[in-house]
Amino acid sequence: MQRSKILVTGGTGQVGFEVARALNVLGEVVAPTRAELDLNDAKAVRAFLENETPEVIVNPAAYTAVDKAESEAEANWQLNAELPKLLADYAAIHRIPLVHFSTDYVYPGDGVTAWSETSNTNPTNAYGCAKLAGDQAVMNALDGVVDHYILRTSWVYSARGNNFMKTMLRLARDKPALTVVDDQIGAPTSARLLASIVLLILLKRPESGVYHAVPNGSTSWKEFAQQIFSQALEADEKLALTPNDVSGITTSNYPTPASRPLNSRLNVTKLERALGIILPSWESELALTLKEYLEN
Ligand SMILES: NC(=O)C1=CN([C@@H]2O[C@H](COP(=O)(O)OP(=O)(O)OC[C@H]3O[C@@H](n4cnc5c(N)ncnc54)[C@H](OP(=O)(O)O)[C@@H]3O)[C@@H](O)[C@H]2O)C=CC1
Ligand SMILES: Cc1cn([C@H]2C[C@H](O)[C@@H](COP(=O)(O)OP(=O)(O)O[C@H]3O[C@@H](C)C(=O)[C@@H](O)[C@H]3O)O2)c(=O)[nH]c1=O
Ligand SMILES: [Mg+2]
Repeated sequence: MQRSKILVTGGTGQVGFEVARALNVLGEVVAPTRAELDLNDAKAVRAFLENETPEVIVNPAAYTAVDKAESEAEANWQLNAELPKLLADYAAIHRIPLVHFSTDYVYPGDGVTAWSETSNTNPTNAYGCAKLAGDQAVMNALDGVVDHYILRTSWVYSARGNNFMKTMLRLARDKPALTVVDDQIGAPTSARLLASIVLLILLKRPESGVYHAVPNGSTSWKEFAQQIFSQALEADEKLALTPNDVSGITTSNYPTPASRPLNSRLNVTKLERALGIILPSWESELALTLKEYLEN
């Protein structure tokens, strides 16, 4: 395979950082920072594309502040709905593949069975609504035209950026006890796993469409916090609490501007079959990311 020029948006984000470094084996990665390219500026994005002429686009950039998205309607819509449409339109004209990222928050969150890629969507918050519009724009522009992959993931964390793992460790350094929501169920997903998945997809080029991209297993935010603390303590981290000091609360007792789905379980059979792999457990991925974070 020839080396191609790959545009990675949001290269300073959790997923963008890992994707940019993983895709270096496939070609020249171009990953502009916010200072180099404001993704809110559609004209600037079009000019950048015409100038750089990428041969592959990967789009992990997004507006990910779920609560702020309720009031910051314009920025949420621009990044999560308009930008994917603009990139997909470019990909259609130039017949280049596009990998886009989406979220568990496009699903309504009721019931207890895992969502499949064909489940009905029905987002419960502004972030989820805009992300769904982005997914639909990508499908509308690229279905039957060129390879495109919409990776729906959940609860992303990494050694860098803002995420639940780092927040919990920060709180645990001086708080003797914590309360964490225990009625939202999903799969914590490491950014490094997503980077491996993107690499495999670009190499294997399975059928285009929506794929769930999360590790195996599921948990609550409370149990995720407890697992973070038990693994950190095992690695000799000094914490002011133990996993037993984390108590569960319901979502209704943790009021936030955006409503969040209770059931975020995503079935991963489609991705595993398409790539011929068995995805790792969320606990084993946490161990790898935690090690990287604690060593730095
Ligand atoms: N985080 C999560 O828990 C989940 C994320 N996802 C999806 O996965 C994908 C990756 O998420 P994640 O890596 O966590 O996101 P981050 O919030 O870590 O990164 C977002 C990236 O987008 C960039 N960006 C945002 N607005 C602009 C702008 N106006 N101009 C230029 N750059 C901009 C940010 O730049 P800067 O660093 O300058 O802010 C950053 O590089 C997204 O599509 C998200 O919707 C899905 C499920 C869960
Ligand atoms: C900090 C904290 C959070 N929580 C709860 C709030 C929330 O329900 C849950 C997770 O908090 P966060 O702020 O990380 O949640 P949030 O930023 O909404 O996470 C979501 O981000 C977007 C981008 C996605 O696409 C989703 O998959 C999901 O990862 O934990 C507690 O119960 N106690 C705490 O001390
Ligand atoms: Mg968040």
